Amino acid sequence: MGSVVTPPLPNNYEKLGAYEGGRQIVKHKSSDKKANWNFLLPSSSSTKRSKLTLLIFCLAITSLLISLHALSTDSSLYIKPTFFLVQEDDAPTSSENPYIEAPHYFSQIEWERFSGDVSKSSQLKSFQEITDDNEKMKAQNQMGNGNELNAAYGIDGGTTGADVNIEDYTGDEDIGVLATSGNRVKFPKATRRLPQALIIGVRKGGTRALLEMLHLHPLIQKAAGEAHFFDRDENYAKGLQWYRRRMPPSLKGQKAHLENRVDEITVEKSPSYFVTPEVPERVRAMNASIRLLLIVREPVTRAISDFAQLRSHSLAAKANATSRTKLDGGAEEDYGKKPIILPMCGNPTRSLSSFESLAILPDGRVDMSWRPISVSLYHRHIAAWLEAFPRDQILIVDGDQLASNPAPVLASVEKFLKLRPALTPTHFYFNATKGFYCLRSLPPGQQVDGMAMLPSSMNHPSSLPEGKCLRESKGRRHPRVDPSVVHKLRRFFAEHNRRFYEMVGEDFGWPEE
Ligand SMILES: Nc1ncnc2c1ncn2[C@@H]1O[C@H](COP(=O)(O)OS(=O)(=O)O)[C@@H](OP(=O)(O)O)[C@H]1O
Repeated sequence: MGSVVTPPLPNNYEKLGAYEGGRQIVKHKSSDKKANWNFLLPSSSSTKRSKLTLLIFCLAITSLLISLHALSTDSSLYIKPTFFLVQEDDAPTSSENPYIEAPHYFSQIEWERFSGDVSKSSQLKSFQEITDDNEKMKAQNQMGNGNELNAAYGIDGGTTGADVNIEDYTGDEDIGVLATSGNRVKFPKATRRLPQALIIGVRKGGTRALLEMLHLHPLIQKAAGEAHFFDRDENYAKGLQWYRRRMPPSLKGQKAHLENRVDEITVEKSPSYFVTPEVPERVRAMNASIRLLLIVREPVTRAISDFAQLRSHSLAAKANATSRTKLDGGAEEDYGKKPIILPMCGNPTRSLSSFESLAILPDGRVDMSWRPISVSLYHRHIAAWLEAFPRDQILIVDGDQLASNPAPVLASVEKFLKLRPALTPTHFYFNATKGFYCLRSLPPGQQVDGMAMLPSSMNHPSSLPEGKCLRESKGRRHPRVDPSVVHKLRRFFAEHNRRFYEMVGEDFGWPEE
């Protein structure tokens, strides 16, 4: 093994700092331009040295040819950045991010975007808070100037690696591995932005599945939880700044693809937006060109699903009152902030436990005021949205199709959001125990425009990365409902559904019997 020889610096460069292993950071004297001065030359004999020089030259030519080939065949890979430096006032609090406390500038890590097999705790060890005051100042200045930030501040000095600008990165190595093996990985600035797309509902339509599946797209960022900004007056009164702070950091103008500059899209979902009359105008006031996603499901099944959730929450609330146990973790939302009790619609004699007795009034009519029924009257709710927004700004997603075959549905969502196609059938697999499709986050290097590039060793599904199913509250067991009541409801909804089809110009083919 030859030892490391660092040649003298050219006159127009000065040394900024040295790293072990022959890696130096230098600065051009007359500009702010910085560079690596990275020489690894064997010192034993000049013959060896010239052979090595020749080898390096050949390698350089080969890699140049490979890069040119990659460019010409458009096979560039890219990675969605998973680290963000966030400003102090945007830094995650410990409750928002259970892994880190962030009083200062921080390389925030979106753990779930890492490719699967590296444990969260081991990643945490590799990326630390910026503690050095000068480094903090540098980050602050860069941020103030709107420059790209170097998220590698938290990564302890590269000893063997190189500077990798993540925007131009075309390798297939996991970012975490890349960074921990001594490279300084640069990330562009990320900021919290108001959503450019909303999933407005419908409750129990498959809103969570839609958001999670969409989030597998490298350019989608999702808000955690449901913000309920537009439908709850107390939140709306807090203003857009409050709402923005609930959004994840996202990248704008990122060079996500070699030719295209594409912004990340932030998506928020709160299913009660669809049925709250004030919401369409409020959304329009924020952004009149926002993209809206409404996921609908066969209305009778949706009503039964709604009932199953209310009943589950009601039982959990009762158990909570007696044993102080926690509520069913699946509660994404109930109707407003009212206490969770099964709605009885003014008639205390009606049984709390049966869907049939709540959906059908004693005189045999369908109870249109019962929330599980009234929410399924889609034409009533869509009217206000169509008044506030042009039809082509609203994509109506078929929730039943999303459940039975997600990939084509997501392809239409990508098109609607003007995203290049990235989600493929390989991202989803049917889990027979769950009875639904679950999600597989492909390692970044295996994602390419329009297709999943899996090494041949990974072609068999069992060797694909492990996936993740939605939690238990998604895909609950429904109560058995008297078939005559189901038929009655289907006949009742037929006319309402037809009105909905007419208004949106699409026929969902829901059964009328
Ligand atoms: N892949 C996958 N996994 C699990 N569940 C799936 C999936 N795709 C669609 N669905 C359906 O989503 C229904 C829950 O809808 P929401 O997420 O909109 O519910 S909520 O309003 O946010 O509570 C949920 O309703 P229930 O089956 O009645 O529980 C599911 O039918």
